[in-house]
Amino acid sequence: MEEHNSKPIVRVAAGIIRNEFGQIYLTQRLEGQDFAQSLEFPGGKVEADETPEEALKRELEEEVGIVTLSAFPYEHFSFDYPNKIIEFFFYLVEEWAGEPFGREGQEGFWIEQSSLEEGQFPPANTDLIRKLKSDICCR
Ligand SMILES: Nc1nc2c([nH]c(=O)n2[C@H]2C[C@H](O)[C@@H](COP(=O)(O)OP(=O)(O)OP(=O)(O)O)O2)c(=O)[nH]1
Ligand SMILES: [Mg+2]
Repeated sequence: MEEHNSKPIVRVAAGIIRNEFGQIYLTQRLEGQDFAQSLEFPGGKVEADETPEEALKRELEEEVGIVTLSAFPYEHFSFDYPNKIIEFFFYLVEEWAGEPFGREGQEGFWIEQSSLEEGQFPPANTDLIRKLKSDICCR
């Protein structure tokens, strides 16, 4: 694993799954995970042998049971948490097969893009949520 000032650097790929009504599918992190109860964009760690896009597709199938049909890079940034640095790859996913659900027992919700609240997400998501709220997407 890559390190920076002795902190591990973790790569995470996650999907902004958006339907034709401008709603985004979010899940709630489970008890026992870091940031338990926070909302999150479904996704997870990029394995050593994967590209971020491959990880996205694998994670969306594992966590919310959908097959990703298109994914566009939306934001790429690093966030410095006390115990690790996370390099995030967020993708906009507007075409998929199946109906997303909390396949690992987590709650899932469709939330209007304009009603997202930064405070419900882990700290790394703040700027991303602001950008999404200010983006005109759906009429
Ligand atoms: N999926 C996701 N993770 C986020 C977001 N914001 C944020 O800070 N994170 C953090 C939480 C975790 O520390 C890390 C994601 O790792 P994860 O726990 O989902 O990893 P994973 O699905 O591969 O799970 P595991 O196999 O390690 O249990 O990124 C987000 O919007 N989506
Ligand atoms: Mg995950």
